[in-house]
Amino acid sequence: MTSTANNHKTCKLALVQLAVGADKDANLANARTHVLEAASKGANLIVLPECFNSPYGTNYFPEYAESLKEGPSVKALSAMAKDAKAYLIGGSIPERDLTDDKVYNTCTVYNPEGELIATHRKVHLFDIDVPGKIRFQESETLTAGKQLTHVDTEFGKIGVGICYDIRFPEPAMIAARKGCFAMIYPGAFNMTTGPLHWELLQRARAVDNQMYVAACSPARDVSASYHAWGHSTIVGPAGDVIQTTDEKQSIVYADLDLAKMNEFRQSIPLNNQRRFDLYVDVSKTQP
Ligand SMILES: NC(=O)CC(=O)C(=O)O
Repeated sequence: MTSTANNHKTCKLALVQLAVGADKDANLANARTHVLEAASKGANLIVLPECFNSPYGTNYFPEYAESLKEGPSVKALSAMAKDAKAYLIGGSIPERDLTDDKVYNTCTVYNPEGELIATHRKVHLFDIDVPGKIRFQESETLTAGKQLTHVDTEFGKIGVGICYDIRFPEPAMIAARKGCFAMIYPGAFNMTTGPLHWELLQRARAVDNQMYVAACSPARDVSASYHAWGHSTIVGPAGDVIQTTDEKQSIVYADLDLAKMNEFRQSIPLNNQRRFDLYVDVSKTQP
């Protein structure tokens, strides 16, 4: 973390675009190596991809699902955050809730002491059917989460969504109105929707809300049943792509500067110009 002249904190964000395979222990070990590498480069907010500990597929979710209380992934992620001394948005994992035996696509978030500070269950399930291209029905094995997630950090508040959640403008809009400076989405778009919408949606959420938006994908594995698009990307409050990458395993870095964000918000002052007399203030919606 650095402090600028006018005392705003800048945080260094790292998106860890991991190669993910079938071996959960190997995936956790690979995540640890890369989280520590990002921390060694000064990152203090580190993000992992959607389904970073298992292959992405409806048949895999129940097979790999684990309890947040008893499974190995939360323990491993907590240790990574603590050893990295960084906030960790732990991608997502298939979670089995032992109270109702349902499976969720869940992101867990840790502070630099390794404490679990938030949990987000994907609220919009990825159910699509693009004829001749891709059919994917998360609802065959997953249950949707029931709440939006905003996390307090020493840099400010951050909104968290998972992948398909980015297609819905409301969660990002609510997060921005509730004071979040960034929306972070672990995600795994594919070879059909990736080139069409991955960057466009991030830029749309960013420019509408004048906030930072970042999405962290797994690396592409052409031997897997689902081919992730990759291209983990960080977008600025003006809707500009700050950093991105290709489809291979890599880490994407950018400084998120709240002073710059606020300057931009002042120069195009949408927040003072809203016409709540003509439309509903969605920030009144409960998260
Ligand atoms: N995988 C997802 O949840 C979403 C996706 O790939 C898309 O919206 O496209």
